[in-house]
Parts: sequence; C-alpha cells; structure tokens
Amino acid sequence: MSSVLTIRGGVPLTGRVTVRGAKNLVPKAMVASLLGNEPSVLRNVPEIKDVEVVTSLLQLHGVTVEKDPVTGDLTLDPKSAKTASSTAIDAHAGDSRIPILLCGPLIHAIGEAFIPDLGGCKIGDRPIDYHLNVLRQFGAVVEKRPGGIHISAPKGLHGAKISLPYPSVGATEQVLLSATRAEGITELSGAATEPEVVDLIAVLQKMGAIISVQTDRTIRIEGVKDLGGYDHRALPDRNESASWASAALVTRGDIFVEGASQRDMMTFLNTYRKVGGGMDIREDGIRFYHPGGKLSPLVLETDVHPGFMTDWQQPLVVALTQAEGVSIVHETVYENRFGFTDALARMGATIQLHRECLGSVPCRFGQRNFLHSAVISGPTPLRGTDIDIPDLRGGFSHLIAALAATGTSRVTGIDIINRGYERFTEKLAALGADFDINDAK
Ligand SMILES: CC(=O)N[C@H]1[C@@H](OP(=O)(O)OP(=O)(O)OC[C@H]2O[C@@H](n3ccc(=O)[nH]c3=O)[C@H](O)[C@@H]2O)O[C@H](CO)[C@@H](O)[C@@H]1O
Ligand SMILES: C=C(OP(=O)(O)O)C(=O)O
Repeated sequence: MSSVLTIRGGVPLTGRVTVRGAKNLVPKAMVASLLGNEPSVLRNVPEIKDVEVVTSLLQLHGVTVEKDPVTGDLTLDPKSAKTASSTAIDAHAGDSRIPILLCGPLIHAIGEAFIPDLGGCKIGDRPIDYHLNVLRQFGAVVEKRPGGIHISAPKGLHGAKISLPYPSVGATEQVLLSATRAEGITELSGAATEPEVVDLIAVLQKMGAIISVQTDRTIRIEGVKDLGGYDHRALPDRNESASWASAALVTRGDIFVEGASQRDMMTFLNTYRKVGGGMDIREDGIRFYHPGGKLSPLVLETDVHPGFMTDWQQPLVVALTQAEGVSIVHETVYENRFGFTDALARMGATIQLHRECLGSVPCRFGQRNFLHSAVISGPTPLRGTDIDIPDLRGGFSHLIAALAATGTSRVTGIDIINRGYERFTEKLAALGADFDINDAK
C-alpha cells in the first residue's frame, strides 16, 4: 500500500545520519557474484528497494543469498545457478535498471539470459542500445521476446575492441561484467570512470579479474577462465550524502553525514562551498551546514565523472532557489531531468526552463527540443503544497523543499524514495523533521 507524508515545514534539519553502501554499486556487486565459482561476501549493504529486487532476481536464478541478521552483510553463493522463467523474472524486476547487467554473468553461468523491460527513473528516454551493441560485439545473439529480450551466445563470449559513443556508466559495467570471463582481450575506449565503476572493478579484481584503467577513459580487460568469490565493503553512497548536504542548506540546518567520503565527492564539495554551504570534513564523515547569511547563485553543468554528477543536480536546485541572484544549471546527462521543478514553481520558486544549452559546451540535447537548461532566480520563500513524487532524486528534492516551506505539504508516491534512500523517514525523524506518515485512502 502506498503511503502519504504530511510535512509541516520550517524546521531546520539538525543531527546525524549514516549513509551505507552506494545504490549505484551494491546491486552490481551482487550481480558480479554470479561470475564466481565460490561464495562472495558483500558488506555495508543498505536496505533499499534495488537491493531487494536484485536479491529476488538472483534467487530466481538459483543463487543463495543469505543476510547476516546483525550486520546485514550478504553472502551470495552462485554454485546452483540455473535458468528462470521469463514471467517470474518480469514479475520480480521491479522499478530497477539493474536487470540489464545480468546479461554477461548469466551467459557465463548458464548460457542465456532473459532481460525484462527496464525500470529506473523517468528522467529521459534511457535507451539500451549501447548495451546491446556491446553484447553483440562480444558475440552474443539478442532476440526480442514478449516483455523483454533474450540473450544467448552459442559460441561463448569473446573479447572485443569497443568504443562507447558516450561514457555510459551502465554500458561500461556491461563491458566489465561480460569481458572478465570472455575469451581474450577487451579494450574499451570512452569508458565511464565514476567511483562506483572503479569499485566494481575492485570487486572483480578480488575475484581474479585482470583489469587496468588508463587516464584517457580506456579500460583493458584480459579475460580469465574462472573467477573466485570476493569479500568487499561497498563504497559509501555519495549521492545520498550529497542529498543530505543539500537538505542542510535548504532547511538552514546542520547535518553530520556519517560515512560520507570526501574523495568521491570533491566536485560536489567545491560547488557546495561556492554556494556558501559550510562543511567540516572528518575521517568518519562530513558535517554539512548553513552558516547563516546569504547563499550565492551558481552557473553549473552536470557531466560524467569527474564532473558534477547529475544525481546531485535535483537536490541542489532546491538550494539554489534560496540563493541571492540568478543561477543557471545545464543538465547534459539526461534530456528530461527538470520535470520536478513544476512542483517547486507551485511552491513559489522562480525557475524557467530552456531548450538551449545554457552552458560552456553544447551538449547532445542542444538542438533537439529538450527543456534541459534551468534559470533559477532567488531567493524565493517556499510554501507547502500537494506533491506527487515523480522520481527518486526529484522526490527527495520535493521532500526537502516541503521541509523548508511554510505551511503543510501532502506528499504521495514516497515509495519511490525507498529505491535509493535507506530508512529515510527514520532519518528525517532523527533530524527533527515535523511530519506524519499515513496509508493513502
Ligand atoms: C543504477 C545506476 O547506476 N544508475 C546511475 C547510472 O545510470 P545509467 O547507467 O543508466 O546511466 P548511463 O551513464 O548509462 O546514461 C548516461 C546517458 O547515456 C545514455 N545511454 C545510456 C545507455 C545506452 O545504451 N544508450 C544511451 O543513450 C542515457 O540515455 C543517458 O543520457 O549512471 C547515471 C549517470 O551517472 C546515474 O544518473 C544513475 O544514477
Ligand atoms: C537516476 C538514478 O537511478 P537509476 O539509474 O537507478 O534510475 C538515480 O539514482 O538518481
């Protein structure tokens, strides 16, 4: 049953939250366990929906997934991997994008894969053409089936020289997960190098893979016949950390994010400082706070790593509605990631969307009629309203806007937030937020 959050805004969020393993790594490390011939142990696993989805999908394919009742660590044993019915796979795929990454590991483990139509945030068209091209270059055969695609490799997967048209995170991971046990050498150019990609490489190296990453976005993989298991602690979720950082700014609060890691967030931290956010960087986490006074406007462009991560954009836009002056944000990763600003405008924000590239570099979306640049004028007081959450980060952004607003907001669709934010209502309560949660009528 879906729930409704009634938020009474105006309370600065103050206190401490803990972030655990990254949503954008943990489910993929779980998938990697299928490549091994012995059990793997994954630590620092958050209780989020995408982890549940991948647990079910792996279990359907015969992988034993055991959760330590105290630590939540997962032990994944692939020794009885088997095929599963496409109907069951479809029913368990949920709203996640991870199923497409099962292709390589399932082909290696059982010779075939059925991949259902993907979920994930509706922030653009999100095609899977790079994934399918990559798989075909490895020798896979892709067939359309009702409700998804079937992948097989009658002659096995073999290494290939691959070039990505854009440094896609998912397509890079597709290459990694397919190439490590493919026959021969794979050279990938135009690869994504996000910290989560590098952590997946660390997982695969622990299993016995031979992978080198060059500074020019080239990744070289020497295929090996067999892989063992891994014991790995997932890197912390830098996107959840950045979301709480923005929440501290928007609500004029003070939040210590235990587990936040400076190394993976340097670009965000530079931007946060330029807006006027306060921070104390410590070994065990980062304190983010509003130091009082005015926030400064920004000109910002999202980009692939090491640029400003697109998943940080939506929560930070809420903070920019409180900055003194005009900010410009050019979204270059997804063509449709500003839909969430409609609700902010209803709350009193002044945000204009533009089709032009309002940034230093024209992007892929420039001449294609997508509202992918935003001009935000502030500061504007926000007032509570009714909101139906559209996507994960947009939804979190709506929550923090409602928490800062005067008056009451009624927020529906909050289950989407569980896809990437562990126990977020408990965390909000611990930070002093004033809200009730009820079942929708
Ligand atoms: C589960 C997960 O890790 N999700 C993250 C991952 O998504 P995901 O891996 O889906 O994102 P990609 O990096 O692949 O997408 C980047 C761009 O490439 C395009 N594209 C991608 C694949 C393809 O086959 N064809 C194509 O055109 C997409 O439409 C998008 O415009 O990286 C994104 C970019 O850092 C993040 O916002 C997501 O949080
Ligand atoms: C876009 C996101 O995730 P996904 O790729 O899982 O939809 C996100 O985490 O902001």
